[in-house]
Amino acid sequence: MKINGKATRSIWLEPDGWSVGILDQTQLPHRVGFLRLTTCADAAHAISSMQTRGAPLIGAVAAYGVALALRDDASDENLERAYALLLATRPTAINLKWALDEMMAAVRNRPREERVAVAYQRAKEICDEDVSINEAIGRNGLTIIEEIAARKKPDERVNVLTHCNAGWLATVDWGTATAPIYMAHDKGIAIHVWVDETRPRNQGASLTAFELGQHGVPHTVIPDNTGGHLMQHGLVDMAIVGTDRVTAKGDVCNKIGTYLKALAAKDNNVPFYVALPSPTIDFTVDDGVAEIPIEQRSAEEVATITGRTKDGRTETVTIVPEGSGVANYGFDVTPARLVTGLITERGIVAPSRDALERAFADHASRRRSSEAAE
Ligand SMILES: CSC[C@@H](O)[C@@H](O)C(=O)COP(=O)(O)O
Repeated sequence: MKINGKATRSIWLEPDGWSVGILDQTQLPHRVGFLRLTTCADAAHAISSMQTRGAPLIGAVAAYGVALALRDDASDENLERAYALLLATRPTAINLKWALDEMMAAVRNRPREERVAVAYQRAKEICDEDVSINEAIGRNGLTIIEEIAARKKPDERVNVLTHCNAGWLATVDWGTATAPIYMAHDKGIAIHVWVDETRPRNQGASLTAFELGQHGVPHTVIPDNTGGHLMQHGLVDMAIVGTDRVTAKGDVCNKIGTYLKALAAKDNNVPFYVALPSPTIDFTVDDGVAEIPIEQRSAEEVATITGRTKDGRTETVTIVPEGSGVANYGFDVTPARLVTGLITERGIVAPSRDALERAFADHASRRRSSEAAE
């Protein structure tokens, strides 16, 4: 998608042909900053510090992290070390493990002298596949928006609520939840997005609002606790969120607060859709609430807030009394029963074991047999 009118992906190979460029998302929306990753440790740090983030994108960065590690040392020992270092960066999004397993499968049985080239090739494919998957998600999700638009009066717009950032900044391009929105907007459908600010890190307010604004999509940032009120007043036609992991029976893990929006949507008969690429499905996990590891991040993210001062400086201030306890759960799980449909690259899939198995039988058997081999 575009930044200041220039087509940009969230990750790229630098002109030197080996180092990896990413946007420094901790500087958005006030500054468009770039980072050059030259080692596996750089990639791991970028993921754990959330300079780069979003389930598909951390998988892509980790894939290049393996390539960078092998460039330094293509031994089995270093490959294992890189895998372990990158896997430990963040626990919840399964795309990270998926991408690392893909890299392992690609290079493990290759001679050392071939490993670097093979790793760069597979990392590039993972990025390109992400883009084409998201385009397909966009096309499939667009049909839902078109159906809603067809029921609207000529002066009415389609109101979509989203949480966190499942936009192009969270993927290589297009985004998952945002792909149908961008396509609807590009087609001339009057669409407006309610953007949950998404405390504590404000991915909605700082990233989703930024990218929608850059693409000219009308949007309004709302405090996280506003969605229920909007739904009660008929101001939300549908919700679309992304996800970090979908279980075999269709439970959806996503940014903390997603569950509350799904509950409010159910109570108000607002369709609640989840957009995801197939690498986000974890067929080895069944009950999302019981089984998905939920990342807990630092208290500081909750106790402070960072923003731009009137004179253009970035400043972080404390908003919690000294001595108060703080909890920072990064994600929650929305049970399948609250989800209207899963927007995937293979169509709209019901959030159920049968439907997921039918749509992704190839993935299901592959994931289970690789898990059994471990
Ligand atoms: C297409 S991105 C899907 C999810 O990764 C996204 O909704 C989300 O929760 C991101 O969380 P983050 O903690 O910013 O990495």
